[in-house]
Amino acid sequence: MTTIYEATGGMEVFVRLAEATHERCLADELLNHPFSHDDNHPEHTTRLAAYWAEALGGPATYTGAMDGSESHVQRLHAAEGDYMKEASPRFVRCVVDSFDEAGVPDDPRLRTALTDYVTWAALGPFQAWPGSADDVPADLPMPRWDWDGPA
Ligand code: HEM
Repeated sequence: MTTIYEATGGMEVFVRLAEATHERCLADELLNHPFSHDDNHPEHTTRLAAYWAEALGGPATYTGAMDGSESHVQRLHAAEGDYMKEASPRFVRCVVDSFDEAGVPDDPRLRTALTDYVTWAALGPFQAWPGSADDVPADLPMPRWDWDGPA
């Protein structure tokens, strides 16, 4: 069966989606701050694209060649107190509003699956460690998402 990754159009569409999302986050007064740190990774958008691609049935580039891991990602988003609760729905809006610009096919089933995945991640795992990055367990598996939800 076609994966969500393939239906979206592969890595180049995920890179465009990450870039367009990033621009919208920078333009949002609440989201601007964390995305403007000088020490943020220079390859942020390609790493975000690779993470989404892998979670949605694409190649294991993020955890492979890029040496990323779910625990690393969650540590980056931990220790934000209540900030992530307020910021997460706005982040989801930035992603969804970027679909057209990124060239995500205008297929309701696909767009619903992508929206459901990002919403689930932003409102669940990405707010799970508000206190300290030390609370994030090592070796967390990357959550995968399929047409029917969590895989
Ligand atoms: C309120 C919502 C969010 C905020 C404010 C936020 C903020 C950030 C920031 C500032 C970075 C850059 C950190 C750095 O380069 O040092 C980052 C990286 C990243 N974020 Fe988020 N994020 C949010 C939600 C999400 C969600 C929902 C996902 C996935 C579904 C996600 C996946 C990632 C990934 C994969 C990276 C790159 C990790 C790496 O460089 O290896 N983020 N995020």
